[in-house]
Amino acid sequence: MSQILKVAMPKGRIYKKAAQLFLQAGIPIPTDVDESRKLIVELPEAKMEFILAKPVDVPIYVEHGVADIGIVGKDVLMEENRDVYELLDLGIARCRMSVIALPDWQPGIQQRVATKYPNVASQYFRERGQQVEVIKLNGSIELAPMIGLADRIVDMVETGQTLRENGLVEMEELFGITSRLIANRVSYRMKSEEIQQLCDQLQKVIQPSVANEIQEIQS
Ligand SMILES: Nc1ncnc2c1ncn2[C@@H]1O[C@H](COP(=O)(O)OP(=O)(O)OP(=O)(O)O)[C@@H](O)[C@H]1O
Ligand SMILES: O=P(O)(O)OC[C@H]1O[C@H](OP(=O)(O)OP(=O)(O)O)[C@H](O)[C@@H]1O
Repeated sequence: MSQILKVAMPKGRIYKKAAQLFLQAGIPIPTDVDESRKLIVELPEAKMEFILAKPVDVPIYVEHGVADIGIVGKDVLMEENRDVYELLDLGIARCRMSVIALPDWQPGIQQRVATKYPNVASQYFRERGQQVEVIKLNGSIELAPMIGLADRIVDMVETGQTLRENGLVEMEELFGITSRLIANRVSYRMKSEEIQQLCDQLQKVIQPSVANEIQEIQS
């Protein structure tokens, strides 16, 4: 008999796109959870339970095994470096992580970089031998160079609208971002049938342009 799969779903901008993918895969998850305050959605007929979490917390629930699988942006995975398996590139919520500055930015001696991603940013500048002070912010990162808090920022770019409207320029792309399906290491073995079945269902509806199966899982 198949077991219940617990899925950590990110609230916010990924939710609707992810729910759409599940729907296309034949899993009748509601798409309008934003309108409710319910945090756990049970789907007994699909043998699934959805935990609605803050996006940055999804890998924490999965690492601790209170969720078997989860959906999370590659940006969060890179920053948090949690002990989870990355199973599929879902190809949704596509954007990129970039270094951004005012157009007249010049390399100086004491450089400050503001970001929501201090680990990603520190590693990037360390690898390039650039000494910078990293300042962690939690949102509206583009404000930092505009008001003199930082010289540059490391942040996400999707359409480029935020940069254009605030007179900033993208200097270098660090990596591309899409949402990923992740799994708890123990669940991956104990619920292998259920997880494999879900992966198969999702793979059928993922845009074919996405190089999907991630081949990093070691036995
Ligand atoms: N502009 C964007 N375009 C596409 N995807 C984005 C964009 N910004 C973020 N994302 C992706 O969506 C994920 C969740 O972003 P979202 O803004 O919903 O959560 P958040 O940053 O934790 O916000 P909040 O703190 O308001 O909950 C990010 O981790 C990233 O993978
Ligand atoms: O290229 P664009 O399409 O303009 O998208 C990029 C913006 O989207 C994200 O911000 P978010 O909407 O999450 O708001 P935040 O400032 O609260 O992080 C990101 O941090 C950029 O500011």
